[in-house]
Amino acid sequence: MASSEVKIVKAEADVITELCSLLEERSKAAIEREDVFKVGLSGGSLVKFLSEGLPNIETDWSKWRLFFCDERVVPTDSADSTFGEYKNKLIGTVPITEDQFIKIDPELSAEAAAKDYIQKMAVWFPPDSLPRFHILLLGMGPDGHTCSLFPNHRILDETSVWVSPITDSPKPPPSRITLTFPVVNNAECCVFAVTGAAKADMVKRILKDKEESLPASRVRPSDGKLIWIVDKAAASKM
Ligand SMILES: O=C1O[C@H](COP(=O)(O)O)[C@@H](O)[C@H](O)[C@H]1O
Repeated sequence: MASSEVKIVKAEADVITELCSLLEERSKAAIEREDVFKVGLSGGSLVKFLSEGLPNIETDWSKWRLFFCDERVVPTDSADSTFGEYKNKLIGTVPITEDQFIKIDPELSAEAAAKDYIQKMAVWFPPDSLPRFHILLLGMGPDGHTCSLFPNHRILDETSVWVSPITDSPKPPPSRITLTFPVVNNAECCVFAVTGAAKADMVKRILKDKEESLPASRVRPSDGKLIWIVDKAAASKM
């Protein structure tokens, strides 16, 4: 792994500020270099963090392309749809349009949606190599899952595909697609944004006790940067 950093800040608002200033910095660098900024989004608390923080940054929004680290295979108008949440909460607060999101087809089965998403991703990355995102924005559940990579699930060891279906997610809804570890760990930067006392045990197990088998511990970019931004409540058992 190239380098890693843990930032412990006071409160959720500071996590949002840190996360969004990192996005400002990384988007400028990527756009200058490649004229595009390829971001992987997560759902859950990340939707709130980004919807609150991104309106405060300066960037060339037209160059952003927004992919999904994972997505629930449900209709877009369902409260469980991660894209649906970004559509309701982010579009309109910053000048990005729906066609800048690379979305799953929720009409398909999880298996077909994963295959279809691989094809949609492939358009944006050079051929014959693993996709290399500029940044992946990651959340972590209290059980240590990230993306839709859950503890002890067989897809943790999936290396043959960029995107895997999962139809037995222990967290509802059961039907999802997720990036697999080879793609996650090929990113230029992976950043976790984690808040709240409910995650304190897991933050300790990963960052202090250095338990290696948990999904979030297995995020180790091979040639990139790993950043954890954690508020005091989540870091309270460190
Ligand atoms: O189900 C999911 O959970 C994780 C963690 O969510 P959080 O609300 O605890 O931050 C999220 O990162 C993932 O994208 C989502 O599908």
